Amino acid sequence: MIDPQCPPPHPLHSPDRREALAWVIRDIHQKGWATGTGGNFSAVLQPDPLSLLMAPSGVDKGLVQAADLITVDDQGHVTAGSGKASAETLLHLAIVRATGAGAVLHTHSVWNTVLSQWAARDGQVVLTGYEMLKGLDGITSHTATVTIPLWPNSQDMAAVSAEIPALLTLDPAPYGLLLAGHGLYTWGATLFQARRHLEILEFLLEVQYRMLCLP
Ligand SMILES: CSCCC(=O)C(=O)COP(=O)(O)O
Ligand SMILES: [Zn+2]
Repeated sequence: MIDPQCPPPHPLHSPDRREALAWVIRDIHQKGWATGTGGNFSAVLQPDPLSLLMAPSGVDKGLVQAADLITVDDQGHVTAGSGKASAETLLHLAIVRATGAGAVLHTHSVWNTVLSQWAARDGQVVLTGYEMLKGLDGITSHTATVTIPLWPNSQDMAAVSAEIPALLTLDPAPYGLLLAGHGLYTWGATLFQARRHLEILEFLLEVQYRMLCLP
């Protein structure tokens, strides 16, 4: 029975990492950023040897429950749970290794897809002048300039995961990475932080797109 004086914590704050990650995945799907099985999401289970908790490949991200999550090792092989590991697991591992992130979130929103294709010629998206930038860890002014590097999409994720660490270790360190015509990767020290970065970047990418449409 639930004690009304002491309700259970929201899943995002649950000590059970499976419950927290599954809720985040469903919430992202509900926002329309991971439709049609798009997107993949991970949280670090242990740093050394590295292992990740992830949704299995090809599932409807709006239906993912805690028990559906798989664990993968530092080579991207499934070590527990049923289902296949995402081909993009290698990118998650590369991002965690390069940034020290505790969680990595990858979305296919309309806005990030359009802008990633549009900005492919520049190799980056530059965000500045927005108060919402302050939602990114360490940013204290709307005058900050945040650059999201962009990399060509590929079906060879082993090659991409070998190439992107050079972009992730730039100074200042980026908060996200776009794959052209594909989607956004973002991350954070914790799942809570990664989700905050995702919400801020998705908001800013939509704003940037709408600004481009103004006469
Ligand atoms: C229609 S989604 C195409 C694959 C993809 O880019 C993605 O993010 C989802 O792949 P997964 O295998 O992790 O479900
Ligand atoms: Zn994807």
